[in-house]
Amino acid sequence: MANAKQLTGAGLRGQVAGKTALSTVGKTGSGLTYRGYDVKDLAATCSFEEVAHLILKGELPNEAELAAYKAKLKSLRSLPQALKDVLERIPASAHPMDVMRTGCSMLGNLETEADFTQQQDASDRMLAIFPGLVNYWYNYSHHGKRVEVETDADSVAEQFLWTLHGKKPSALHVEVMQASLILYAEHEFNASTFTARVCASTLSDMHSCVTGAIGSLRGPLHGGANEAAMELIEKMANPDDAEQKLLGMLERKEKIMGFGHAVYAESDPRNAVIKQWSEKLAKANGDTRLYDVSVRCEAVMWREKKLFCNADFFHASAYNYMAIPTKLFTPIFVCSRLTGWAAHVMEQRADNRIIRPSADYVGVEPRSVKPIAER
Ligand SMILES: CC(=O)SCCNC(=O)CCNC(=O)[C@H](O)C(C)(C)COP(=O)(O)OP(=O)(O)OC[C@H]1O[C@@H](n2cnc3c(N)ncnc32)[C@H](O)[C@@H]1OP(=O)(O)O
Ligand SMILES: O=C([O-])CC(=O)C(=O)O
Repeated sequence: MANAKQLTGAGLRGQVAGKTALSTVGKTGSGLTYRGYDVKDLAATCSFEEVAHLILKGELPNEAELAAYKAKLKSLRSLPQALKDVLERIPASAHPMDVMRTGCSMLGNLETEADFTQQQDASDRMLAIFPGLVNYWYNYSHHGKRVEVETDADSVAEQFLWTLHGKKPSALHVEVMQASLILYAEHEFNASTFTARVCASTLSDMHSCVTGAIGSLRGPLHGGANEAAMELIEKMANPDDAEQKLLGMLERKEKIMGFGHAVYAESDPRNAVIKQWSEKLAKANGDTRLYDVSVRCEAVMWREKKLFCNADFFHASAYNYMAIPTKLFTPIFVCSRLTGWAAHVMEQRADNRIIRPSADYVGVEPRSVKPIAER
């Protein structure tokens, strides 16, 4: 049954706020599609670059197009010295999402999108530079190391892990990252994408749209949930402990991050994919605690509340198994969702009207201003 919030349309839930040809979310018979392709098929078959090409340029590339696109992205990885200088001044205590927000904004100062003919190049540059950007800051601020960002990595997925750990990652880890980046790439009018579109509707520049979107993604109700889920599961010693802790949280009416969704009613199609990868990593690591704990959380939440894991929940254990520090989880989401944001900005620009809804006024009735001495 619909609850009060749903009935009053709070949070614009269920309201159509525009058109898109980029994806469908929760449409009957198809969980999540990007330009007509099921995300599960894309995650099983493609590399992230193929999916980025699909989202940003409209079609999956052929071999020659993919090679050219990957070569272009590889050539765009260097960090301008002025950007490195800024990154080196951000303290280790900063949250990497704030670093990404600042880094994106600084890039917009250095390589301003002069007009909309540059929108594809601006997007490609961000796609290429973001993994190195956040990991340059991370390694410098935490380990005093200026990491080399112009690596031989063959993909965005490999580039992220390589610039984080300073060495070529394993084939399994690259495969998981490819799938993860594909799952996170696009999701219709979610909060961060809508932020980007509102910004685009004023005819603002690409970097401003993406900077705003990063700020929206940061919150724990959206992209930040993967980090919050990790903070939860790492406290759970084993499945029984997990069950006990969860029941206590539900009793206290606490929110369990990584569960529930604003659109999907019964399951998030991305969960099954990342859950499988998490299990594979657990077995490869010879330590299944986080996976086992997560599986019990999933069962308890469904049994008690009919709430299901969203894309974020099993990402927590999967990323942890790849030795990714928890606070870098949401920045990976940025490295991927950039494709969706940029494509939505382009779509908004192609058929634009400024987004400016109305509000129901619930404040005081009109009144007169008293001179300050009489207040
Ligand atoms: C990639 C992504 O961004 S996916 C989303 C990531 N975010 C999270 O995982 C945060 C946890 N989840 C949530 O906060 C919510 O489920 C959201 C933000 C995703 C969706 O919010 P809404 O659409 O407003 O939720 P919805 O209206 O379906 O909630 C219905 C009820 O279930 C409860 N509920 C929803 N999710 C949860 C949860 N994770 N834990 C506990 N209770 C929950 C709500 O409190 C609400 O209860 P109420 O009617 O007593 O107020
Ligand atoms: O669609 C949403 O509200 C949140 C989400 O799952 C996403 O952005 O991937």
